[in-house]
Amino acid sequence: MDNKITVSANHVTKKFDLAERQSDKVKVIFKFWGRGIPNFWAVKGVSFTAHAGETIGIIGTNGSGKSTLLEMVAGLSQPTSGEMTINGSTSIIAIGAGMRPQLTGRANIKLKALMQGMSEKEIDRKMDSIIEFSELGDFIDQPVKNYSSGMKSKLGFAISVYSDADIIIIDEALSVGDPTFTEKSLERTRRFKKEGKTIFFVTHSSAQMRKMADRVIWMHYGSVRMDGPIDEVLPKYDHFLKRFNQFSEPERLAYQKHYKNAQKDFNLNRLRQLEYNRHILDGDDMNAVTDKRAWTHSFTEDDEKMGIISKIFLIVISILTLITIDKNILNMSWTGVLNNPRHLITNLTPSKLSALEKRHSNKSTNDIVYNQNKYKVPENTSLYDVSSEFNVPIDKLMQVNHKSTTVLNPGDILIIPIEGEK
Ligand SMILES: Nc1ncnc2c1ncn2[C@@H]1O[C@H](COP(=O)(O)OP(=O)(O)OP(=O)(O)O)[C@@H](O)[C@H]1O
Repeated sequence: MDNKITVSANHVTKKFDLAERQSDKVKVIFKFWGRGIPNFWAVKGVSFTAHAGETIGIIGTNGSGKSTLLEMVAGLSQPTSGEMTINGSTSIIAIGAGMRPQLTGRANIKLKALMQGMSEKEIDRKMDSIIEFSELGDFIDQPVKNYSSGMKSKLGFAISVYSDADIIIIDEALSVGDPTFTEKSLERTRRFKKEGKTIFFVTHSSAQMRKMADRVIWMHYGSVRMDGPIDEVLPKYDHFLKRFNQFSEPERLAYQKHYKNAQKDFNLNRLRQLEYNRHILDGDDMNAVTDKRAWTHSFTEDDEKMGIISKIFLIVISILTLITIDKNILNMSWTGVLNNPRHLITNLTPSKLSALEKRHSNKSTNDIVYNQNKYKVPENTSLYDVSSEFNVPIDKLMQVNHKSTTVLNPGDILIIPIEGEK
């Protein structure tokens, strides 16, 4: 192992928004309205460094954040806060990662190799060796959607073997193959290590972990519980698993609930305080932190680092885009938009859009003859809601009710034109 640092993670976090409804997802984009939507911190301030020639095993129970962390190492997703510095090219092997199910194995090899920066010529030169390594034979010309998970893993591994990346991430890809292929892949991985590549290795098999890793990071509900030599960490983890597996079902559920709730309640101020206390306990002089701005920045969400001017600019552009869509696609009037801005978002829910689209594509308003029905407007209902509910075009509703806006008052009586005989 040489001393070159290939990956450096500094207080890295990853937050997921648990928005369920489409309108909530849009709100999340605009922080001001999205505040009530629950968050889940899958990674809660992870720091480590990895060196060239090092094989690091990542262990932890299901949902502890291993894949989320490694996706950030691979550059497939960005941290919410903190810094992930990658020194070199990366290749991730996870079952089906980055593969297009509709394409054949051969086309996927080409696609992934191109994405990893190989030239067409290089791919043509390596294609036969990759196929041979994958052991997929004639299946290489079948769509990947027809592959078993073991076959997908073989294909992913074969592509990575020839990609020559500096940092290789193997996320449970060797748990599903047959033993001979697994042994061949482990052997190849050991060779990568000798060549000075950094390898991150996730497996639930302690035997594989012992064979491969020199160091282990134990992830526990989003945090690093231990990081050290395999002989120190693995026995502690095995002990934990033994205890955990002896829990009764209610005990296990209560344990998981406790930690999952902590992941929901987590926030960056708390992380900053924890890190501050840890430094003080370590005897560090925090007054000596010269770059206080950088320290604060590492506990600030990336999108909050954006200046206020940029934020206002982004919001104005987004609102103008929504207004343009509403005016042009949904034929809302300016007064309609200004009187009820809520519709900027709620009108764009898929059900409303598809109802409108269907109506636009099927018939022109003038082809239909209507009977009339009366309808008492409940609370929080707009003309758009009535339009969707009764499947009557907005402009027809406006026309028969002599309305110039989409805003309705609760208790109003509306005339609903119901499609009738011609
Ligand atoms: N897009 C997402 N939205 C919301 N929550 C997510 C999302 N992706 C992952 N999570 C949650 O983050 C947590 C960590 O997931 P992750 O897949 O990283 O765990 P893991 O340790 O790799 O688990 P496993 O061993 O089962 O593969 C889980 O609780 C998961 O439900």
